[in-house]
Amino acid sequence: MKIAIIGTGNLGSSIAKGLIKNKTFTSLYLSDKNTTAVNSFNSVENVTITSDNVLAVEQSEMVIFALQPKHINAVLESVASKITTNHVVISVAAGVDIARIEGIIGKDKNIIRVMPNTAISIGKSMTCIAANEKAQDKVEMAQTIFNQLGTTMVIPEDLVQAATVICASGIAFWMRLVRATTQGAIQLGFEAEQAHELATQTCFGAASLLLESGRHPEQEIDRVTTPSGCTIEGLNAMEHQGLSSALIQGIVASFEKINQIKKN
Ligand SMILES: NC(=O)C1=CN([C@@H]2O[C@H](COP(=O)(O)OP(=O)(O)OC[C@H]3O[C@@H](n4cnc5c(N)ncnc54)[C@H](O)[C@@H]3O)[C@@H](O)[C@H]2O)C=CC1
Ligand SMILES: O=C(O)[C@@H]1CCC=N1
Repeated sequence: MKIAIIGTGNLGSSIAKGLIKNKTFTSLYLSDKNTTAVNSFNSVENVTITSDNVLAVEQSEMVIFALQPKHINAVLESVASKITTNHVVISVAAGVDIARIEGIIGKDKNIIRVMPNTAISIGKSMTCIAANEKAQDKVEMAQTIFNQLGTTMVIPEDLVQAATVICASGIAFWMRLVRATTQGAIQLGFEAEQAHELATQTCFGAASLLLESGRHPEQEIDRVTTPSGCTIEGLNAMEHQGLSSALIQGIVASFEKINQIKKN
């Protein structure tokens, strides 16, 4: 598949890294007005770095728009005449719905909203996918590509905003939890590097337990909490401080913000 990415900042360059790692393309055009983040891919076979968005569209079958919501309209307008009914247009822009994209390039185009996260650079993204009517038969193709870069879930478009918060912003939420655990470990006497490794590996172990056992988190918690032990003491102290409540409120605040972005 001939792929182009327009906008190679944090997310676009992460997608590029994942595609290159998996050799998931026959040709890859990386287009940005500032190509700094991807210049190092210049020597990779079949990869072209450019600032010419039109060329990138013309040379590809699938075009991934990884632009900020405030830039996507202008860029789509500038390449709209080059987008054919054979192209698969993918947008990862948070808060930008399919109707807005159809309004610029036309309802007769294949448009897929994809919401990955930055773990796509290491093939571990949780990626949600929703397509317009025209692109229903292209969803499997999108899934095939993004399954090589992690795990995918096809969802109705009205859940994409929620998926953005849980999966895309979610990376930052989990990082903050790991960071806080590290700070706790340092306070208990570990060197910073050791504390970081302990927190990260334990987080990895917890996620792996859930994925591999299929059990509910509370079942795993029950297996750790010795009666009158230190785990339940810690858990209850965290809950008295509102741990679960803080997380849920943060998720809802993030969701409200993304719905504001959608209106702008
Ligand atoms: N960073 C993340 O973890 C995630 C971001 N998103 C969404 O992905 C989109 C991109 O986010 P980031 O990569 O974080 O932003 P970013 O600001 O790092 O990257 C955007 C890129 O677009 C480029 N750009 C701007 N105008 C352009 C033009 N006319 N032609 C070509 N390139 C142009 C910029 O130079 C920049 O490199 C946003 O809509 C964001 O909501 C979605 C999921 C996760
Ligand atoms: O913070 C943001 O608005 C974007 C969308 C999800 C991740 N980054």
